[in-house]
Amino acid sequence: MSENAEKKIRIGILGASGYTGGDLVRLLVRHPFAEIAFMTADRHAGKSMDTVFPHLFGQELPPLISVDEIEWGLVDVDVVFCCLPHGTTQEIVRQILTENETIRVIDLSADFRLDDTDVYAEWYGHEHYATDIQPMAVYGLPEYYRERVAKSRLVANPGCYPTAALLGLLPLVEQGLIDTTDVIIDAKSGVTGAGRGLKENLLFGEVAEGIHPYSVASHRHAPEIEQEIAKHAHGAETHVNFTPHLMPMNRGELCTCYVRMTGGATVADLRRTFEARFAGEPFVSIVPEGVTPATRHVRGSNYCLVGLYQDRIPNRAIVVAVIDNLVKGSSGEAIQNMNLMFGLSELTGLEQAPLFP
Ligand SMILES: NC(=O)C1=CN([C@@H]2O[C@H](COP(=O)(O)OP(=O)(O)OC[C@H]3O[C@@H](n4cnc5c(N)ncnc54)[C@H](OP(=O)(O)O)[C@@H]3O)[C@@H](O)[C@H]2O)C=CC1
Ligand SMILES: CC(=O)N[C@@H](CCC(=O)OP(=O)(O)O)C(=O)O
Repeated sequence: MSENAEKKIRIGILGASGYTGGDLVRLLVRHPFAEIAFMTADRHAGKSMDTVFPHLFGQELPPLISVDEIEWGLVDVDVVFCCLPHGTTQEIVRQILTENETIRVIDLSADFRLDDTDVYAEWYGHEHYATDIQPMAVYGLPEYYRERVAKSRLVANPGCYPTAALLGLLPLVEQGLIDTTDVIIDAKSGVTGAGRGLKENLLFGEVAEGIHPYSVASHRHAPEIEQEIAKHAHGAETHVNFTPHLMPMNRGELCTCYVRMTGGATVADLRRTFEARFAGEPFVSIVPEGVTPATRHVRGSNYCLVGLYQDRIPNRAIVVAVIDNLVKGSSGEAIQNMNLMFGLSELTGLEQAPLFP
């Protein structure tokens, strides 16, 4: 452990009253080197955290304040987690990074994930409000960018679907084992993926006992996944077909990826590649042959499980990756990034086993 680990990391959380903010607090109160200095909310500003999230009873936590109360030049924190809706984060992050020379930011929203701000504008329906800051951002998928994350002042935490899909695909892409123009990602998420704000299509009566696809052929995680695949595809053309589905469950995310193997590769080659690539990874595991990963196998944990199968169609394979959207898909991955940025073991505060069944 480095010398940085000897003192507590002082933390601010923007958007602590949302689902990712709530899970971040749940995990940070057990993190041995974390100290939460302030937390913000919008509608819930002025309340105590155990009013908004009763499961956090008995914790010594600061009250929820409005982000407008914070003077960024004066505030004494080492890192700020931004758990705000996308589109609301860019200007706040610019303010933090320009008014304060030392604070580092981990943004859980999508605001800094796309390197090309024109692509951002195209998919998010408004201009990028901090194009000058964008080049500072490092895409926070620790398994691929840990050295850059460690040095960064601005980490763009990946989307939940991209985390699962990329961990299931990138080892194969970087070894040239699959055709990057022929990738189908059939994705499924629990409803917490959509945030805690009240939305008509998330009412119990409209989600329970059924499933439906949404944002068909138009979900904004498609360009995020393509951006990252392209970075590892050695110049090969890259297209993914990505269709998300809303599942009648609280947490969890499952990506079933259909791929075409190239150059005579077999599923045994794919398995060896995964095993070698993820051998030292604390949070990614390949399930044994014959086992299928399920969202229940990672619930509440920072783990990603990957399963690999030969399709009955020759040269085609199926890769299944599961995560908990609120942990490895957002708050846990954000803490993994914080650990890297402050010289701690990536596992610190994240070793809890999945809750099963
Ligand atoms: N949920 C998930 O699985 C994942 C979410 N993300 C991303 O993380 C971010 C947070 O998501 P999530 O926690 O689910 O969202 P929620 O809707 O649950 O929470 C949003 C938070 O932001 C606050 N807020 C809302 N609008 C404003 C505003 N205009 N100014 C200041 N504060 C505001 C809310 O306060 P209040 O409650 O008081 O209204 C709340 O604390 C989003 O960008 C999301 O896309 C990323 C990966 C996974
Ligand atoms: C079930 C559900 O609605 N999930 C969200 C994804 C959550 C997420 O990662 O979104 P960001 O990229 O905005 O951070 C969605 O599809 O919009």
